Amino acid sequence: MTTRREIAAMIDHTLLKPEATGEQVAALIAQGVELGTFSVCVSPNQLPVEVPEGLRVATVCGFPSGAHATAVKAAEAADSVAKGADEVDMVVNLRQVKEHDWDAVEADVRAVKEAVGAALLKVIIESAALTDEEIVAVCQASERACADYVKTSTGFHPAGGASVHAVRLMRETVGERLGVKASGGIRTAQDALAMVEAGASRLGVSASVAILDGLED
Ligand SMILES: O=C[C@H](O)COP(=O)(O)O
Repeated sequence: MTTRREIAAMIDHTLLKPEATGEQVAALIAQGVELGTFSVCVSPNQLPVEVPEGLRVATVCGFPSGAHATAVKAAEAADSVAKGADEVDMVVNLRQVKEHDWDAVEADVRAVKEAVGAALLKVIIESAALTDEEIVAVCQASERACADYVKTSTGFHPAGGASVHAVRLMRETVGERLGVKASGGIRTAQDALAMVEAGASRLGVSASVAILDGLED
């Protein structure tokens, strides 16, 4: 039985709408504290943010397309860490993934890993746009590049967000060596529990209130 508190402690409470204001981010932080989420996840243009002790700050990089030059991603990630980000969620280069250029995928991730230093790096693979073989190979390339997590989705891709199938496959691929973050389209307690059951160790959600309202301690 997974409790409300346990799910809350797995949540990156997320606001990545480009039009989000500083006031909305401040409200997100207050809500994250109240709900007991692991972190808040905001766009790089919101950094730095003031958070109370215990609430971590996550941001995104090369978001949402991943189609940025590696040097641009690395510079963006380093800037975010300098502005207080504890965790960086980068989008993989989907051209390289679709061309099955796994050495290039690895190099892109490795450059950002080096840029974030001691901060934690999650690699968004946009699983809904990939075949199973591509999901496995991009997870393996991310592991070779020393990423800390693989993550399903940006939540902005027309192909869709997280699925139980993708999360299970990602967990099977990385074992317990890396974390698995499910994100994109997780709206209810049932959705969240299904992702955890499939192997997710972190949840990226904007619907944290609705999800946690559906759970009991
Ligand atoms: O990384 C997190 C996603 O952008 C959140 O997506 P969501 O709004 O579908 O929960």
